Amino acid sequence: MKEKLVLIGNGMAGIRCLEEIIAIEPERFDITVFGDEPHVNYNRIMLSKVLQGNTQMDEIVLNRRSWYETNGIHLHTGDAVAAIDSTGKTVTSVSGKTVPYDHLIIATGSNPFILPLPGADQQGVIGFRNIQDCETMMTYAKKKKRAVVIGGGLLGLEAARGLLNLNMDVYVVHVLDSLMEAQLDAQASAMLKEELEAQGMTFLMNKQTIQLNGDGHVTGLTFKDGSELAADLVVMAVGIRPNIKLAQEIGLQTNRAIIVNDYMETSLPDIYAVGECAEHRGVAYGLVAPLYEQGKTLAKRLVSGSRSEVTPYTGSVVFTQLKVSGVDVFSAGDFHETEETKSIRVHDEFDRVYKKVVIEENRVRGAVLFGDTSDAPRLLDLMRKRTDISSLSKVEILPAENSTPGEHPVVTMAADEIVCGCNGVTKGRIVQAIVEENAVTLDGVKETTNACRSCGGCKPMIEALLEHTLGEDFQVKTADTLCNCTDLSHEQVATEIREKGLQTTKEVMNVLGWKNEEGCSKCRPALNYYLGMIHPLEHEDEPASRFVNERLHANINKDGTFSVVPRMYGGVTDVQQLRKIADVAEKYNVPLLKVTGGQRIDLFGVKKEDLPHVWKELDMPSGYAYGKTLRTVKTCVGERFCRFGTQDSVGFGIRMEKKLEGMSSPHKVKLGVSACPRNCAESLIKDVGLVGLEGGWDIYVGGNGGVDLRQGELLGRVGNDDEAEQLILAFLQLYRENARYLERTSAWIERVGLESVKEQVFARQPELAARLEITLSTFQEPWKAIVENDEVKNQLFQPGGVQ
Ligand SMILES: Cc1cc2nc3c(=O)[nH]c(=O)nc-3n(C[C@H](O)[C@H](O)[C@H](O)COP(=O)(O)OP(=O)(O)OC[C@H]3O[C@@H](n4cnc5c(N)ncnc54)[C@H](O)[C@@H]3O)c2cc1C
Ligand SMILES: NC(=O)c1ccc[n+]([C@@H]2O[C@H](COP(=O)([O-])OP(=O)(O)OC[C@H]3O[C@@H](n4cnc5c(N)ncnc54)[C@H](O)[C@@H]3O)[C@@H](O)[C@H]2O)c1
Ligand code: SF4
Ligand code: FES
Repeated sequence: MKEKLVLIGNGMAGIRCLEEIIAIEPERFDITVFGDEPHVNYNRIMLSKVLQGNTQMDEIVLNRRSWYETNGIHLHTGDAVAAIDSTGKTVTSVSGKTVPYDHLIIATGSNPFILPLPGADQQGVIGFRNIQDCETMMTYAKKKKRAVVIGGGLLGLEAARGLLNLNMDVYVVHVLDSLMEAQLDAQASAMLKEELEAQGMTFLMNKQTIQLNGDGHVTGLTFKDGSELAADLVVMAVGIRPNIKLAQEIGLQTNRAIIVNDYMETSLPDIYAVGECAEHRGVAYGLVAPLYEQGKTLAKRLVSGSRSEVTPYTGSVVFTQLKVSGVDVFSAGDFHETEETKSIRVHDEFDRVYKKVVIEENRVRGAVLFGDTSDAPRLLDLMRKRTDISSLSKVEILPAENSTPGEHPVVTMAADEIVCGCNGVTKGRIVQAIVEENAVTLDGVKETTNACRSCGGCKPMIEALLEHTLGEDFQVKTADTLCNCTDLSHEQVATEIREKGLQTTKEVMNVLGWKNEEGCSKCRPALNYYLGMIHPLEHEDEPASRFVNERLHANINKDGTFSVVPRMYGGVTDVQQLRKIADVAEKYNVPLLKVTGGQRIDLFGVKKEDLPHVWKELDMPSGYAYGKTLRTVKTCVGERFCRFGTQDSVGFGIRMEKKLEGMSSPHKVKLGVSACPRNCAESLIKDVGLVGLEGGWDIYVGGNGGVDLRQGELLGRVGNDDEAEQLILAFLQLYRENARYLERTSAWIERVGLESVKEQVFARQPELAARLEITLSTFQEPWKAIVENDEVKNQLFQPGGVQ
């Protein structure tokens, strides 16, 4: 009979340890896992990214239920272990299950530390540790305005960035005068603060909270200096406390956490601890890299049955990277300077780059990098190997050695250098997986080597290695998978739809073997788009596969009301339209009428049930301000009234808007038409931007004025409006056929390069334009159809109706 192994804690460290055990000897143990949370094992680290809106909740699952089943693991989720009987060798759960063990692993992680202040037990005061906390913040952001994060450490700043992305006003209260003081020196910390202030955070430094005000729900904070701050939500990110209650109850030796030796053995036989709840040589780690190293040692210890064959775990060099987009921060080891240390510093005030390497007895002891973290893997390698650097010239230590311009520094790294710090995966292992084990996509590398399965910070390096190793094959092969329901990439799915003549999302999922037969929020809209793009005449749009804004043909506002943006071709209106808008706004008590950046009038705050009436009475076409389609064509005044104008920008803008109206596309598309290089219509930050010249137009593509600001690049120069239209149609069709769903023109061109786009647009102009004409011929104004259809009206627009 198999020995019984019980794991308490279905989290990152415990499950990684099981993965290591299974990799060595899959059949060795009869395994049972208890998890307090109702979920399978997920990537806790990525909750920051989920909150920031860069990742979906269903993308952060690390082990699906099928993994537990395949490996014969008895999984009990949502059922915490309440007691351990170390004499009888059993554990008993809250729901009353008693399970015997031969070996017991405690991997209960930590709890967020909630400051024991008066008022801290009110609603609206939370930590940030699990899916539930993340969802709570997202819910608050929909109805509340001001968030206060207490704690300017890694977690607090990542939470603050997420709350900003959710459109809250964010205040960070920090007890010291320097952010992330455990990871950064004063200079880097000041630069970080400046950068985050520029992103929109407000900092209250040197502030000690003494009370949380409110009457059951938090309303604000009072500080020791007597000042106060209002708050709708308070997130405490002031550190963690290892979860050691069970261990203490059975008398295990504990300090801050459960004391373990170099084999992760606790003070009682057959009981082991791993992860944040374990304390090794006086250190309880709070980052995954050391926890995974511990998991590896424990796996070997358990499988081998004794210590003799196991290399002991002796501790880890820790490093951190802040996961806030637009800020590159890295810190490793001990960066404090003493009489025994000397430092190398680089501070480039122009590019806002700061680097400091602290050296002791010819060995790198710690490093802080801000603004450029490309040296991080090399510095970490020097630290991990304790390399004697006396033979290196000091200037060589900071800039990446031997790298040629345009080439990623990972290319020149040695094979034994670590690329993925979280998972301890070397460059050599990744290259081996790519070359010998057919791991030719990012997901493939993840699955084969574990690299990039945690914070994702090594993703650019792995992509660079894929590109370097695969050469010309890279483009096709490294395309990311569409979503977790399939192993196929966007490109592969589109090809299969074409080649197999697939017609509906259900059919695609069946024929291409979707893992989740219902699909997910990522693949359903993508498939609906690809099907419509490939079969423009045959495909019946599937509203259920669309995002709510697109289903309701209106933008949902923060407070649950909607905004209505009628189309005004080229930004031109007239007295009749203005009068109608004014009447409707008055009749339906529209609280805010606003001229948009795209030169339209937006009626904000319309109730869902009023939408059909508002649209009927406006009797204007939808401006599609919610859709993955043509949004606006912004025009300048042009030659008719402006003395600099060389072209009829208004006329051509209106012509293009009427032509492209309703065009489905991978993402929103905006045009700008300026009649001279003064560019009053901001043509260079549009997906397609025209700039008038004497006798023609310059056409720019791939501009973006949003978060990822990008200037458009010149696609070509044309002599008249007809030529301009043809070139634009060809460009947009190439984009529609080749970009991945939800990829803006800017990101697409950045990925494939302007030269390849130009080459294809000019070589295939007539056929591309003709295909787009077919798609455009199918357009139907959506609101007309809705207003005339009582069934749709009732189904979608009743108060609280189906969304
Ligand atoms: C938002 C966020 C971002 C982070 N970012 C990073 C990062 O970028 N890099 C990095 O290295 N680290 C990061 N971390 C830290 C990292 O997630 C943790 O170090 C890691 O998850 C710890 O793993 P663990 O298994 O020890 O604990 P956990 O992953 O917390 O797992 C412990 C599990 O045990 C369960 N449990 C507790 N008691 C019981 C019981 N009695 N019975 C059953 N189950 C129980 C808990 O519910 C939990 O699910 C981040 C953490 C957070 C919250
Ligand atoms: N990118 C990453 O690596 C990452 C991201 C998030 C979380 N984590 C991990 O999660 C854990 C929790 O993170 P954390 O940031 O909460 O812990 P932390 O201990 O790293 O930081 C807590 C911060 O709160 C401050 N603080 C303490 N008391 C305060 C008070 N009363 N008022 C205001 N500020 C106060 C501290 O000075 C410190 O800067 C850590 O182990 C961390 O390493 C890591
Ligand atoms: S872009 Fe040139 S033509 Fe158009 S309004 Fe501005 S100055 Fe006048
Ligand atoms: S460095 Fe964190 S996942 Fe690779």
